[in-house]
Amino acid sequence: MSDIWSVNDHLEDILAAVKPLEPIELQLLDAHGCVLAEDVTVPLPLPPFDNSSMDGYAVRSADLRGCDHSEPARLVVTGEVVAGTENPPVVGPGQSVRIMTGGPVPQGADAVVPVEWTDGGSGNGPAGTMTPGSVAYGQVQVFRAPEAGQYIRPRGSDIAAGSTALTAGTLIGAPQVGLLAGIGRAFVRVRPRPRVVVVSTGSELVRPGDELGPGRIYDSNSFTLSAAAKEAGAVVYRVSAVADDARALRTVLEDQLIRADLIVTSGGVSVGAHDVVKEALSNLGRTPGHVDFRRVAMQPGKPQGFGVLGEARIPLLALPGNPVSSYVSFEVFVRPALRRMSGLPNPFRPGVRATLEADGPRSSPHGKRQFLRGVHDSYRRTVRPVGGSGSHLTGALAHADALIVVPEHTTEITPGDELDVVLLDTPV
Ligand SMILES: Nc1nc2c(c(=O)[nH]1)N[C@H]1C(S)=C(S)[C@@H](COP(=O)(O)OP(=O)(O)OC[C@H]3O[C@@H](n4cnc5c(N)ncnc54)[C@H](O)[C@@H]3O)O[C@H]1N2
Ligand code: MOO
Repeated sequence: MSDIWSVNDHLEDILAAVKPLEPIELQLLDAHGCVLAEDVTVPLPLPPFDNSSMDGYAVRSADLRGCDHSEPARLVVTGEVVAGTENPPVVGPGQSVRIMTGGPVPQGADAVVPVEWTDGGSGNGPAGTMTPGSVAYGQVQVFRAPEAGQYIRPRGSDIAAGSTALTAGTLIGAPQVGLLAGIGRAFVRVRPRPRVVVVSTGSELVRPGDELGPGRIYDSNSFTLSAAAKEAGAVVYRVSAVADDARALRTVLEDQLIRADLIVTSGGVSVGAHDVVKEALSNLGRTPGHVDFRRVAMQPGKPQGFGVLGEARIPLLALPGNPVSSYVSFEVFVRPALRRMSGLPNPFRPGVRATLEADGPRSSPHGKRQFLRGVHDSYRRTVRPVGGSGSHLTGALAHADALIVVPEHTTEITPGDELDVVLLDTPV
């Protein structure tokens, strides 16, 4: 093995090798969760025409100046406009047109009075609502005068035609999908979700649901890593656990290259006699590529492999088998790589500072960056470790929502210390 690598150097090495995926054109809902690969220009103003923000009457504000409850104004109602009306009637002096929210403001009108300011055409006092199915002709009494322009949403007041609605690099969430739909886009150019193949290795591994023989354990890592990759926005292919047989593993990996933008393996990277990933990938034989095995100055997650495989030079990250180590390694190295491939300008999770709450001091290995599992309190800005530092402690990991980062030079942390904290996904 080569010398020890710092977390930052190993991460930089990975990020330098992975590139944003080539953009493709996707249907709007398929693009949800992807990163835009074009600046989107607005082809038409939004809203496309002046329209009413209230159910009421389109009026000429000059006709209503000074009216109130004691001296209501009376207007002739000449028709009705609803959302979708193509040719609204013109509003002349002394006239009004009944209008629904979203209806195009008729020519001649410069304001809308909400129905609550009128008698709704009933001839009685103020109306709480329009009478469903009532006709829109006759007279309406208005008890309150609107300002010119009141309750009208002017054409282009949301977005002007020709402006940039969204820029390349924007992650498309629900509001962005809505905006794109609102300006009439059925397809958009985005970076596709990276396709990740997840392979766990170890002859001891049994698929959950099957019977557990002596000395065997259930394969949890391929499930954790698949779920984490999905949460990172990837399309995931989980492969059944591969036994400790280097030739078989190489065959599986070669077969998987066709559908992978990135491969993640778990286990078999340490210094044992059956460390199959290291054995299979340290010497690739006739398979094109190169994978480097390193010790990284972190805890957990010390043994790591990284390289490229196949003609297409598909990046491969070989993570350690201890369950917490493989998850932490995913968070620290794989997630940023996937986010970079997705085209996000910043592939990292937001970090926060938090005050350590703990029963007493805790030691941290000298020269290694330690990632403790913790529960973060965003209101009090504190973080409390859950469980110990052992990399087999999956019970505690499942109760954590944060990683507490203890710097390389720190050998002890005490309650009250300010530390960097990485906030993890909280499933909904
Ligand atoms: N002599 C040394 N031994 C070890 C060292 C070392 O420096 N010198 N490093 C230790 C560290 S740190 C780690 S991390 C592990 C990494 O080992 P491997 O990547 O080779 O992982 P395995 O040996 O295959 O498995 C380790 C452990 O995790 C369990 N495991 C593996 N895969 C899964 C899975 N898919 N689901 C659930 N659990 C899994 C496996 O049964 C082992 O218990 O090496 C240390 N040893
Ligand atoms: O690095 Mo190992 O990942 O400490 O358990």
